[in-house]
Amino acid sequence: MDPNKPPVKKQKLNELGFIGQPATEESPVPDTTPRKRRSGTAQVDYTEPPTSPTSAPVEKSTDSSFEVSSEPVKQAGPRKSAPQKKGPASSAKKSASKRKAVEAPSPQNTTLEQYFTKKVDDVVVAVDNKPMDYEDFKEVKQQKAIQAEDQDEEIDDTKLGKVVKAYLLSREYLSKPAPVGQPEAWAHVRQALCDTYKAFQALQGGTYRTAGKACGLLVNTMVGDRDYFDEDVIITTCGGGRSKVGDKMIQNSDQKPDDNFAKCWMASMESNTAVIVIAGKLSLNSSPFNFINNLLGQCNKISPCKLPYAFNVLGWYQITNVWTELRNKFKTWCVRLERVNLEQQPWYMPEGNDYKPKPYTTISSSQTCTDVLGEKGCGQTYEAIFSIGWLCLNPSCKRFFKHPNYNGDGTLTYASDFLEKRTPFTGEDPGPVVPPLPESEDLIQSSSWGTEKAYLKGIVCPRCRCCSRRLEWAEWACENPRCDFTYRLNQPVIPAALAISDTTIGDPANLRYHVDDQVIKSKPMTLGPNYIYYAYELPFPIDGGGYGRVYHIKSNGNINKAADGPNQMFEEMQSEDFGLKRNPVRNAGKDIEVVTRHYSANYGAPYKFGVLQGTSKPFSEAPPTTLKALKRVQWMCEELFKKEGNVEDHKSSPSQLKEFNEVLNVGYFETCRMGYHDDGESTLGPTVASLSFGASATMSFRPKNKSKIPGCKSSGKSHKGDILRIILQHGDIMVMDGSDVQVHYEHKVESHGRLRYAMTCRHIKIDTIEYDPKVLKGLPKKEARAKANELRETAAKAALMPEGHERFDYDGNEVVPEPEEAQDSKAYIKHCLDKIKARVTAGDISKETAIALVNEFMESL
Ligand SMILES: O=C(O)CCC(=O)C(=O)O
Repeated sequence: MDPNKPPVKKQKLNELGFIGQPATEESPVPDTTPRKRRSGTAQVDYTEPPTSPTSAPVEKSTDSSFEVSSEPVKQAGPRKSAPQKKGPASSAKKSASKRKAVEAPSPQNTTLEQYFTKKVDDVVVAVDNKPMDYEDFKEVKQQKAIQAEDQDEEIDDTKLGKVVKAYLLSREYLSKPAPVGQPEAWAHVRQALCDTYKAFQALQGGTYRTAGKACGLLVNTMVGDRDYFDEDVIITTCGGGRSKVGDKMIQNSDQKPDDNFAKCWMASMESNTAVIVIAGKLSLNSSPFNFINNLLGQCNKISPCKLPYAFNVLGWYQITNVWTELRNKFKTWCVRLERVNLEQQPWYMPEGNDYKPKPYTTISSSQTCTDVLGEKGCGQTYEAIFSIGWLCLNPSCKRFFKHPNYNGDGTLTYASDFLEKRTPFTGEDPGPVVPPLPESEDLIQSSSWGTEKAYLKGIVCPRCRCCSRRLEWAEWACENPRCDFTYRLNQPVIPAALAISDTTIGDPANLRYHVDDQVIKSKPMTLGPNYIYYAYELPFPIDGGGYGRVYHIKSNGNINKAADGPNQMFEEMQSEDFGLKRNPVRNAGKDIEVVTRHYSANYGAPYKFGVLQGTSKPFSEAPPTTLKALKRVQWMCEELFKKEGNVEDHKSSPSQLKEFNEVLNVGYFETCRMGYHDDGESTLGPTVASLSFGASATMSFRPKNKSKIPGCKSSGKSHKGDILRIILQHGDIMVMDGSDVQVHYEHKVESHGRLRYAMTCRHIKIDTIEYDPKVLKGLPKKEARAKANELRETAAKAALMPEGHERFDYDGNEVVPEPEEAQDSKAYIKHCLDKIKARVTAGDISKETAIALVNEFMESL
């Protein structure tokens, strides 16, 4: 826990008291305390709360297009302001990569070519590290480009040549005027945008559609030749039918009349549904190749002004037209959008222009397709949308897109009437462009815990307007590297009994207890005075062999209730600061970065050193529950292996159960999960064991595709089905024993309630830990070896138990009166059966499914 930070006061709630509990003096106070500003970033004063309307000009740097702008943005209209609390800075820390600036190489003693090549290499490294300063890079690029132009050099297709070409191509974009204002919301990372905007949750593609309607549009860097974008109107394609050809997205197949994208746009138009529109520009955070390719692409050159960020929210638009035209000779669905609020000047109005709302117009240019020169017309009526004159837009009509002055080649422009028409918006008010921050009061009013799916959403930072994901368990932290805003809700401590009974059985299709015929399940066996367990022996390939087991050690009310037991630990850990975080799972540090759907924090010896570099903490900094869990799991596995022997022994290996020296704490909000993975890193011992808290979860095991497990065929294209699914309940321990389990199987965990934790213990073979090769790149061998030794020494120290750890020792001897336990289990069984019954009554599942569920549930007890 951060000693500088007072623990966030949490209200202890009893089961009934929680519901509708009124706010007390201690209750909801969001922490809007700015984090300490770091040196080396632009000195912008974030302490002034935003006050004036959105479009007011803000001071800009000379070339904002290449910078991560940090100006505080003025707000659109009055917003419900969250109560402010002055206090010490939050414990939330930005990742080291956020603080890294790019060191410029000196041009002295190098040729321009060498200097520039080095610069490109730096870009490659720097882009991965989220660079902040591109001034030098721009300068050199410019010099090189001028040189290339002056000497009429042929620009080759090397990396250097590409960058130069990119620069030349992007000059058109760079010469655009700056916008008069700043977006009300923006993002560096696409996932942050998707997490924040319900109406735009598409991690890929330009159109987001749900429930048969288009809800959001990203006008990205790859724009079509006939796309249009001014301060009120956007025209683009509906999506689909395009592929990347060279640097451009080109329509290269006919879209069908009943194209799904077009249907969604049509449905939104017919229902007057407003859509959120975002404009993307090339991103400095993208991979080096994307960076260059984006430059080589069109840099959103149709935008009326330079766009300040990778993703810029433009606001709400209505759909006025959906039609088919010929693009690149292919039938292409297109859409015209118009800003909903035409009264307000848009922030992306080019600087120096006066915004005057255009008058609403009625269309008089429509014509009906009639027979012409013996060619049969379709009788449909369409607006005249091209300057060339009226064209039939019915793709199945013989006269489709035919005009005496147009042969399908050459440019075709939209008619000025079509571009300038303005339409009153008659749909439902889509609400503010910036979704309001959730507030602690809302938690009380809705009896929420703050761990519901809704709280996994991102927020728009009220200081700098950066869309920020809920990356940290305890709070939101602005993802703008130059902003220190954090926001925390006053969440209640949820008693274990409530979290357990909150458990939902889940989707019967994939969350059921299941044991394949090839898995050998033991009868229930006892462990210590209080536990029972089951052993599941997994099948392995006949030729390669292998041996491994999964043990499920079941807790019960007696164990859970005992002093220092799972109930107490569960409640304690809600107030402990574990530093749980969602870490990148794909494209770390890039604008297409995606983070895990669960939160984790590592203690003891560092695990997954390459991935979670620098994020692991020593046991001396671990919260008490982590150490309690470690002792409990260690005791459990020792007892288990006394009875069973561990599987490496079965293979007559001399290895014994190794002391666990690492704990991965994992937190699950509602709908959180850990996808299929193995724990098969070479630095790991053969036994992995986890302790569960709170809501129940299904843990599923499936053979890896490459593994020839007898009786297991690939289901579908790429994956085999689950061979074993166990339901982990509060206090249960799961043990995977044998390295072959990790070689041939992968596992996943899906939580079924609003709040769950797991603590997974492993043995890290410290003498095998290596640095990520990237870190040691370029170092002389001796230095690299010294660094690796240093790393292992640090790891060994991190794995040392802190002084006084003995107080957390566990011996499995809890004593609690019998009748209570019986009552507890009865209540739990009744609760689960009631849930199944409720699902039948609600028509969610059939009676047959319910019977199957009940049988499986009873078997899982
Ligand atoms: O959440 C759990 O129960 C286990 C998590 C897990 O699979 C892991 O840490 O590898």
